[in-house]
Amino acid sequence: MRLCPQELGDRILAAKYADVKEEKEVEEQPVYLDAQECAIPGLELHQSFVSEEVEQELLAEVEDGCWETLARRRVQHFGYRFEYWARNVDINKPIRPLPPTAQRVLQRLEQLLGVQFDQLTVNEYNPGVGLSSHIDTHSAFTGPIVSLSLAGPCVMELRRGGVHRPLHLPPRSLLVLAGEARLAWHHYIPHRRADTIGGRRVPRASRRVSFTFRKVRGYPCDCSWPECCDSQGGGMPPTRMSLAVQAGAPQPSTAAATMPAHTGCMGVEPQRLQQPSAEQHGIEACNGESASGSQPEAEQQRSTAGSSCVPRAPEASLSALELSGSAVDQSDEHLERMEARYVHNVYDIIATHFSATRFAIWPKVKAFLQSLPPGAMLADVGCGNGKYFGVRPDIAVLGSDRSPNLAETAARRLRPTATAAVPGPLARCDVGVADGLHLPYRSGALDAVVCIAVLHHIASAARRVRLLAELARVLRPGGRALVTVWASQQEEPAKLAKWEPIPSTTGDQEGVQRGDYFVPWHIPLHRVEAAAAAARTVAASQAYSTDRPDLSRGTPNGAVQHSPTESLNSTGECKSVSSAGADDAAKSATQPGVAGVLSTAEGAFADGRIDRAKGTVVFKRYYHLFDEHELDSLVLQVPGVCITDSFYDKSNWCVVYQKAPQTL
Ligand SMILES: O=C(O)CCC(=O)C(=O)O
Ligand SMILES: [Fe+2]
Ligand SMILES: [Zn+2]
Repeated sequence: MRLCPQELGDRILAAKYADVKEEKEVEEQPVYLDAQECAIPGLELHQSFVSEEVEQELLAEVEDGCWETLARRRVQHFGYRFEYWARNVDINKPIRPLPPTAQRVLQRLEQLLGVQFDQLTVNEYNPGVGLSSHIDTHSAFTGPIVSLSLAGPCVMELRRGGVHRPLHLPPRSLLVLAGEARLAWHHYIPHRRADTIGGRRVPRASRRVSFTFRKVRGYPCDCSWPECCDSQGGGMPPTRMSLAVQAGAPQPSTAAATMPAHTGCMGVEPQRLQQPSAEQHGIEACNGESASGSQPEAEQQRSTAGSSCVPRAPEASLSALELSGSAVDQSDEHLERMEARYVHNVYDIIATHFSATRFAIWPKVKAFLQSLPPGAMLADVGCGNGKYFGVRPDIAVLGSDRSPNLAETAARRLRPTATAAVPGPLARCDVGVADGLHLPYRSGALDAVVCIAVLHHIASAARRVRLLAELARVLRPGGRALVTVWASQQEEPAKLAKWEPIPSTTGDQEGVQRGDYFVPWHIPLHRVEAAAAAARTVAASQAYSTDRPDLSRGTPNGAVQHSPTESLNSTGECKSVSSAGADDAAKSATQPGVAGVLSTAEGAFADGRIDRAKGTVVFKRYYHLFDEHELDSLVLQVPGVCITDSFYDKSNWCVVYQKAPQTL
């Protein structure tokens, strides 16, 4: 189904009205003052958990920290960063430790709950600002989640299957969500300026600051609520839920949020795609999602008042940015992490299996290669397994890939084998590991570049333009580049329906899908590297097994002992998993409750999910699907090039552009 921007907007509006109605109904619910009255297993409220003195210390400790500004509220993370677009943390990337007073609170929490929390999110809500209804991603955190309310009060609703239980959270109280309350009930803070408590209208006079303590998990969840559990195929898609939205205009419905966006608006001026620099905003480096571009003026000032760190794109350009692609108002560091986790890491793990499925020589690429003169110098950027290296034995090819394991699969083609000990036609090839945004080649050195199915893994429009510009940099004047990307117009729409849309997390477009997807890659469990990957996934639990008796109980017989970093060697093959060991590992991966085999969580890769129905380990890959003209519009933003061909072929948009011949 192809929708024009107007139709898309109408659907979102319709969804918003539905939500407003729902909010009014909800407002009439009586507010509970006592958690026990809510009668939700696992829900506790501890009044006056900290003294006023500690409250002030905690607030002072974070006041001048580096806040990130979300759509309507500010946040800070400690221990591990919570990535809103993924609704998850990266357990391999610990960040700054918790501040000292918060560390003291940790000790009290350990006494109370027997849990060593290691992640803290500080949320600041101004009056009128709330929190979208959500369940914290199961695979992200283990055990209970606790939230300490400071400064102002709020009402938090616990919601499950149409049942709403609003609970008053006074300042200095500690909310504990454990068991069913944590795993099966949504929590939600209505976007209101006043709450009706005990029949009395109580204005939210001041901001509320919450300290939410969680313990990161790093292995799949196997709880009893599969419908709410992302590890078991349930739960909400990433980014759907947690960001605050405008008061009275909550986020669009799932239907709207998962609709493909065909904006048809690609005439974005080049300078608009530049990230506003920190200097322009007078701020220190700070990753943040830009505030909504469409908040009423007064609202905006309120929601960002006192903010020490407010990255914001200029209003006019924000909408252009939003329309131009995805995630463009997020800093590069954030985008790089996303690419690292959902592209580079995944391809490193799936390299051998992926490579085995990539052999078809695509006629359009072949035709481009055949158009090159003998002796031409070609860069194959994102060469994967190097399947195009042999097409023209009479040209020189510089292959590169960002994934070392994929680059290794290409390098293997170049090594003399037992049957062909003499270097053959591929002797003119060279392979290395390189980032397409920083190619290790001299400017103007090459006659041609191919960049096949790579650009759609780059996580923002601005970065995509940078990649295209980098390809142009290495071309000689008159040299040509062929770039292909996946199209949102897939020839098999059924495929697209199986991919997981990633809605926007920013601004007034929040929840709207703009061509970003997680596309699964399944590795059959019987494959050696699947076993290794599964072992890594499951076995990350080992290091966290103190609160997972069910996982640590069943030590697998004859399990392979190796560290996660050893589980895949640089060739993408399983180094320390012998085939017998691999069987064990595969078996352990398919047996719920059986521990994996690693001794440390270092390097553990938690993103692989076991799909028992398919008998696979499934990994998510980030893709941006391109609309018609979108690729061309990006190329047009690269100075000094012109488009010589542009076409659609087999679910891909393709462009050939040429570096302007030298003028004297
Ligand atoms: O502000 C709170 O108390 C809850 C915050 C929360 O639920 C979250 O960050 O996931
Ligand atoms: Fe939450
Ligand atoms: Zn779960």
